[in-house]
Amino acid sequence: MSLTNKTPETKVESLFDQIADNYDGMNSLISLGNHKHWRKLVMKQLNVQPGSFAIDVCCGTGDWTIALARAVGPSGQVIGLDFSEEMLKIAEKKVAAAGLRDRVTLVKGDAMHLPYDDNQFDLATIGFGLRNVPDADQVLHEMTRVIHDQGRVACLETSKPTNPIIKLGWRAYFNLVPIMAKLTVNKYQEYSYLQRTTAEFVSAAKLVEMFQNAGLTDVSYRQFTFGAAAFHLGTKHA
Ligand SMILES: C[S@@+](CC[C@H](N)C(=O)[O-])C[C@H]1O[C@@H](n2cnc3c(N)ncnc32)[C@H](O)[C@@H]1O
Repeated sequence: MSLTNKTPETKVESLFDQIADNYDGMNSLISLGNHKHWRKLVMKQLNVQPGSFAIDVCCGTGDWTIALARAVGPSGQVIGLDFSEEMLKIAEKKVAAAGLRDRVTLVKGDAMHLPYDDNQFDLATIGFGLRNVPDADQVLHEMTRVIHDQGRVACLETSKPTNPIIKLGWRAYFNLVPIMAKLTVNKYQEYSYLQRTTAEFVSAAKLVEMFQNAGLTDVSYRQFTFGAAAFHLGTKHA
């Protein structure tokens, strides 16, 4: 069975347009600064080679796109794709401030239908995006389609702690997220949505199956901060 986010795509797009200005700050607040640490660990594990061609799907304000651009070096290229113009505008500013315009192309597009031919990229990444798309299986198939043989698909996403006590604390904390958003940036509804998609997203074990169903092999994952987030990695063997 396919994992679907029942909120219409146009609603998700306008929601991200509305929160774009506060997104980076809220990310740090909600994850208690942990997302920066997770991103560093992920990049270390990925060991991206200079000269690589990568696509960062659902790139948002560009944190992963920028980290990839640094890793691929001047001989590489990174595409950052997202459907929210406001998120892309912030990404554009951050890419320029980092001096990486020469190796980053930001594209407005739909993760469900990547506008690229088969077998193009060395690496396709998606960070905190998979739980927001209408069909996560389709997006994983699309990411697998556009990487070449031996290419890799990587996903960093919120996950579910398995320890029952940690799970209780995690749920209680996540219930506070919309309230924190109301108090800090006056965006209760938007962060209720993000809290709900986090709670509804699949377990790390189920996401392994979804990677395999998309045609990826050697699928592995590691969890961060007692299972609050998980990093999945798979390889395409054509
Ligand atoms: C939670 S943000 C993650 C942003 C960024 N990857 C990060 O790591 O911070 C999710 C992003 O996915 C984008 N998104 C959601 N559904 C999409 C779709 N179907 N096609 C393209 N982008 C989508 C949203 O616009 C938003 O920028």
